[in-house]
Amino acid sequence: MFNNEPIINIRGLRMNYGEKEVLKGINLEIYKGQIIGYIGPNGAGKSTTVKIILGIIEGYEGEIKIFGEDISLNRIEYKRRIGYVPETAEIYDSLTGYEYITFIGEVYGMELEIINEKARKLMGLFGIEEAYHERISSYSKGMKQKLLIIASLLHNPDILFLDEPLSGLDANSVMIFKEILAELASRGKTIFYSSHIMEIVEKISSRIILLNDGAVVADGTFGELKEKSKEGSLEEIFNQLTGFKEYKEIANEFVTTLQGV
Ligand SMILES: Nc1ncnc2c1ncn2[C@@H]1O[C@H](COP(=O)(O)OP(=O)(O)OP(=O)(O)O)[C@@H](O)[C@H]1O
Repeated sequence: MFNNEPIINIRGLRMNYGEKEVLKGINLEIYKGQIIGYIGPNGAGKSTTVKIILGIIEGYEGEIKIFGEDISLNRIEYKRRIGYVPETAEIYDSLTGYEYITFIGEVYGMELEIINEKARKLMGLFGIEEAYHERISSYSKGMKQKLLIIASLLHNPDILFLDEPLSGLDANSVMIFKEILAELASRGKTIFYSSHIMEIVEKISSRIILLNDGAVVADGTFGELKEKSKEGSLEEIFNQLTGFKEYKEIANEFVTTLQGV
């Protein structure tokens, strides 16, 4: 339905930190309306990829086009059409929800009145409206997460990057948020979803990209991955493709070490 030009096109992406090669030549074409489950072991290079796309990290090799334009040429405009939910936002603790939201909204060039109206309504829908003028330091973990989600979506971005977005959300809020993602995708928004919770990635993603040690080792729908690997769940596929089989031995040795045997 939406599949014509890729909305994100990554060619030969490489990134080194000193001697260490963190991304080893990534090629990806991502299309409008896709919900990408971007998964991989700790240290695989997921955050590095996302931060390069967002323009937070520089010094990469290769080409990245977003909305058809090379991001190294078009530094600011494309960012207005992107939303980002970072993994943590402790730095904003001293602001109130209102101050944080209006700050972000204004960065995206929105009018104060519209920011306020939308933010109040969205906070109401998430059940945290009464905390709008409270300091973020007084928010619970889930309330902070809801505020981050609202701030990332307020300017109605075309691409949304989410890093473990459900952390701290209660079961009811998770259901609402999953539905919001499906609704956004059906309206042509593209979602890049990084998480370690395989059950959820399996359910919400229209396409799963598995990164291992800086390279893409699987890319397809959950059905396609399942077919190829002959495994039942995404967790099992993940374990198989990232070469991890010793979990029982490691757990056993861990507990044995605790007991000083
Ligand atoms: N600023 C940095 N300086 C040096 N090395 C870094 C830096 N940032 C990340 N790395 C290294 O790059 C590799 C990839 O890290 P990255 O944060 O992209 O992994 P990730 O897949 O997001 O992991 P996680 O699932 O744990 O969040 C890791 O080996 C990490 O140590």
